[in-house]
Amino acid sequence: MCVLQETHYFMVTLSVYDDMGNNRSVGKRLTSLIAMALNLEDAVFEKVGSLDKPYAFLRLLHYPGEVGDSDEVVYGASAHSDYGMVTLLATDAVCREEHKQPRIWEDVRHIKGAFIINLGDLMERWTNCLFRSTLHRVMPTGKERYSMALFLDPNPDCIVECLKSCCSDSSPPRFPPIRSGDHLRERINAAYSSSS
Ligand SMILES: O=C(O)CCC(=O)C(=O)O
Ligand SMILES: [Fe+2]
Repeated sequence: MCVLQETHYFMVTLSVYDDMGNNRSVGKRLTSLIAMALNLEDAVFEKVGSLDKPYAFLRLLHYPGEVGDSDEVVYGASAHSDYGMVTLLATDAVCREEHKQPRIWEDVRHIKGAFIINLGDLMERWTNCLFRSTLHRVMPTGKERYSMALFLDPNPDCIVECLKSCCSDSSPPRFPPIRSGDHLRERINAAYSSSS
Protein backbone atom coordinates (compact mmCIF):
# COMPACT_ATOMS: atom_id res chain seq x y z
CA MET A 1 0.00 0.00 0.00
CA CYS A 2 1.44 3.42 -0.86
CA VAL A 3 0.41 6.87 0.28
CA LEU A 4 -0.62 7.98 -3.19
CA GLN A 5 -3.18 5.19 -3.33
CA GLU A 6 -4.77 6.45 -0.14
CA THR A 7 -7.00 9.04 -1.75
CA HIS A 8 -8.17 10.47 1.54
CA TYR A 9 -4.61 11.05 2.76
CA PHE A 10 -3.70 12.65 -0.55
CA MET A 11 -6.71 14.97 -0.37
CA VAL A 12 -5.93 15.98 3.20
CA THR A 13 -2.36 16.83 2.16
CA LEU A 14 -3.58 18.91 -0.75
CA SER A 15 -6.07 20.77 1.39
CA VAL A 16 -3.32 21.54 3.91
CA TYR A 17 -1.22 22.76 0.98
CA ASP A 18 -4.09 24.96 -0.18
CA ASP A 19 -4.55 26.27 3.34
CA MET A 20 -0.86 27.22 3.57
CA GLY A 21 -1.29 29.65 0.70
CA ASN A 22 -4.80 30.89 1.54
CA ASN A 23 -6.25 31.18 5.02
CA ARG A 24 -3.03 29.85 6.61
CA SER A 25 -4.77 28.35 9.65
CA VAL A 26 -2.42 25.34 9.62
CA GLY A 27 0.64 27.61 9.55
CA LYS A 28 -0.83 29.75 12.35
CA ARG A 29 -1.59 26.71 14.47
CA LEU A 30 1.84 25.17 13.93
CA THR A 31 3.77 28.35 14.64
CA SER A 32 1.64 29.11 17.71
CA LEU A 33 2.36 25.61 19.07
CA ILE A 34 6.08 26.20 18.54
CA ALA A 35 5.75 29.57 20.32
CA MET A 36 3.87 27.97 23.22
CA ALA A 37 6.56 25.30 23.57
CA LEU A 38 9.06 28.14 24.03
CA ASN A 39 6.81 30.02 26.46
CA LEU A 40 6.40 32.81 23.96
CA GLU A 41 3.33 34.77 22.95
CA ASP A 42 1.20 32.61 20.58
CA ALA A 43 1.32 35.07 17.69
CA VAL A 44 5.03 35.87 17.89
CA PHE A 45 5.85 34.28 14.51
CA GLU A 46 2.92 36.00 12.85
CA LYS A 47 4.07 39.33 14.27
CA VAL A 48 7.52 38.96 12.69
CA GLY A 49 5.87 38.39 9.31
CA SER A 50 6.49 34.66 8.93
CA LEU A 51 3.01 34.09 7.50
CA ASP A 52 2.68 37.24 5.37
CA LYS A 53 2.25 35.92 1.82
CA PRO A 54 4.26 32.78 2.68
CA TYR A 55 5.62 30.43 0.05
CA ALA A 56 4.43 26.82 0.14
CA PHE A 57 6.01 24.14 -2.06
CA LEU A 58 4.75 20.62 -2.46
CA ARG A 59 7.31 17.97 -3.50
CA LEU A 60 6.11 14.54 -4.57
CA LEU A 61 8.79 11.92 -4.05
CA HIS A 62 9.22 8.38 -5.19
CA TYR A 63 12.23 6.32 -4.11
CA PRO A 64 12.86 3.20 -6.22
CA GLY A 65 13.12 -0.01 -4.26
CA GLU A 66 16.42 -1.31 -5.60
CA VAL A 67 19.43 -1.32 -3.29
CA GLY A 68 22.73 -1.28 -5.23
CA ASP A 69 25.05 -4.27 -4.80
CA SER A 70 28.18 -2.15 -4.21
CA ASP A 71 29.51 -1.60 -0.69
CA GLU A 72 28.86 2.11 -0.99
CA VAL A 73 25.75 3.30 0.93
CA VAL A 74 23.26 4.87 -1.48
CA TYR A 75 20.90 7.15 0.40
CA GLY A 76 17.28 7.73 -0.55
CA ALA A 77 17.98 11.25 0.68
CA SER A 78 21.32 12.07 2.29
CA ALA A 79 21.56 13.88 5.63
CA HIS A 80 20.24 17.42 5.43
CA SER A 81 18.07 19.93 7.23
CA ASP A 82 15.24 21.66 5.43
CA TYR A 83 15.97 25.27 4.52
CA GLY A 84 12.81 27.12 5.45
CA MET A 85 10.40 27.41 8.37
CA VAL A 86 8.54 24.08 8.79
CA THR A 87 7.96 20.99 6.63
CA LEU A 88 4.97 18.67 6.81
CA LEU A 89 5.77 15.24 5.48
CA ALA A 90 3.25 12.54 4.58
CA THR A 91 4.82 9.16 3.85
CA ASP A 92 3.82 5.55 3.42
CA ALA A 93 5.00 3.04 5.99
CA VAL A 94 7.61 1.48 3.78
CA CYS A 95 11.08 2.95 4.25
CA ARG A 96 12.96 4.59 7.03
CA GLU A 97 13.22 8.28 7.57
CA GLU A 98 15.71 8.91 10.34
CA HIS A 99 16.17 11.93 12.55
CA LYS A 100 19.46 12.70 14.20
CA GLN A 101 19.14 13.08 17.93
CA PRO A 102 22.23 14.51 19.64
CA ARG A 103 24.47 11.62 18.59
CA ILE A 104 22.55 8.78 17.04
CA TRP A 105 20.20 8.30 14.12
CA GLU A 106 16.72 7.21 15.17
CA ASP A 107 13.99 5.73 13.01
CA VAL A 108 10.89 7.86 12.73
CA ARG A 109 7.94 5.67 13.55
CA HIS A 110 5.18 5.77 10.96
CA ILE A 111 1.77 6.73 12.37
CA LYS A 112 -1.02 6.24 9.86
CA GLY A 113 -2.66 9.53 8.96
CA ALA A 114 -0.07 11.64 10.83
CA PHE A 115 2.41 14.08 9.35
CA ILE A 116 6.09 14.22 10.27
CA ILE A 117 6.93 17.83 11.11
CA ASN A 118 10.49 18.97 10.44
CA LEU A 119 11.71 22.32 11.71
CA GLY A 120 13.77 24.19 9.13
CA ASP A 121 16.84 26.43 9.33
CA LEU A 122 14.85 29.65 9.56
CA MET A 123 13.11 28.39 12.69
CA GLU A 124 16.58 27.74 14.12
CA ARG A 125 17.61 31.32 13.31
CA TRP A 126 14.44 32.86 14.79
CA THR A 127 14.82 30.86 18.01
CA ASN A 128 18.60 31.31 18.26
CA CYS A 129 19.05 27.51 18.20
CA LEU A 130 16.59 26.90 21.07
CA PHE A 131 14.87 24.82 18.39
CA ARG A 132 17.35 23.22 16.01
CA SER A 133 16.52 22.43 12.40
CA THR A 134 16.10 18.67 12.26
CA LEU A 135 18.88 16.77 10.52
CA HIS A 136 17.26 13.87 8.66
CA ARG A 137 17.93 11.34 5.93
CA VAL A 138 16.11 8.53 4.15
CA MET A 139 17.74 5.11 4.15
CA PRO A 140 16.90 2.57 1.46
CA THR A 141 15.43 -0.72 2.60
CA GLY A 142 14.90 -2.41 -0.72
CA LYS A 143 11.25 -1.33 -0.96
CA GLU A 144 9.71 1.55 -2.85
CA ARG A 145 8.84 4.63 -0.86
CA TYR A 146 6.42 7.43 -1.64
CA SER A 147 6.24 10.70 0.24
CA MET A 148 4.80 14.19 -0.06
CA ALA A 149 6.81 17.01 1.48
CA LEU A 150 5.12 20.33 2.01
CA PHE A 151 7.60 23.10 2.73
CA LEU A 152 6.26 26.24 4.38
CA ASP A 153 8.63 29.17 3.96
CA PRO A 154 8.22 32.86 4.71
CA ASN A 155 7.91 35.35 1.89
CA PRO A 156 11.39 35.90 0.30
CA ASP A 157 11.30 39.52 1.52
CA CYS A 158 10.76 38.55 5.16
CA ILE A 159 13.77 39.50 7.30
CA VAL A 160 14.53 36.65 9.65
CA GLU A 161 16.34 37.62 12.83
CA CYS A 162 16.59 36.23 16.32
CA LEU A 163 13.38 36.83 18.30
CA LYS A 164 14.02 39.33 21.10
CA SER A 165 12.77 36.81 23.64
CA CYS A 166 15.29 34.20 22.40
CA CYS A 167 18.45 36.24 23.02
CA SER A 168 19.99 38.13 25.89
CA ASP A 169 23.35 39.60 26.91
CA SER A 170 24.50 36.16 27.98
CA SER A 171 23.03 34.48 24.88
CA PRO A 172 23.55 36.89 21.98
CA PRO A 173 22.14 36.18 18.50
CA ARG A 174 24.15 33.45 16.79
CA PHE A 175 23.11 34.54 13.28
CA PRO A 176 22.87 37.96 11.67
CA PRO A 177 19.49 39.02 10.24
CA ILE A 178 18.92 37.63 6.75
CA ARG A 179 16.36 38.06 4.00
CA SER A 180 14.53 34.74 3.71
CA GLY A 181 14.97 34.67 -0.10
CA ASP A 182 18.75 35.22 0.25
CA HIS A 183 19.04 32.41 2.78
CA LEU A 184 17.13 29.99 0.53
CA ARG A 185 19.25 30.94 -2.49
CA GLU A 186 22.49 30.45 -0.53
CA ARG A 187 21.39 27.02 0.68
CA ILE A 188 20.25 25.90 -2.78
CA ASN A 189 23.49 27.13 -4.39
CA ALA A 190 25.56 25.35 -1.72
CA ALA A 191 23.63 22.10 -2.23
CA TYR A 192 24.04 22.16 -6.02
CA SER A 193 27.70 23.17 -5.99
CA SER A 194 28.60 20.41 -3.52
CA SER A 195 26.71 17.75 -5.51
CA SER A 196 28.43 18.57 -8.84
O1 LIG B 1 10.90 11.46 1.68
C1 LIG B 1 11.16 11.77 2.82
O2 LIG B 1 10.76 11.16 3.78
C2 LIG B 1 12.03 12.96 3.11
C3 LIG B 1 12.07 14.01 2.05
C4 LIG B 1 12.92 15.16 2.46
O3 LIG B 1 13.57 15.15 3.46
C5 LIG B 1 12.94 16.39 1.63
O4 LIG B 1 12.39 16.38 0.52
O5 LIG B 1 13.51 17.41 2.09
FE1 LIG C 1 14.13 17.13 4.05
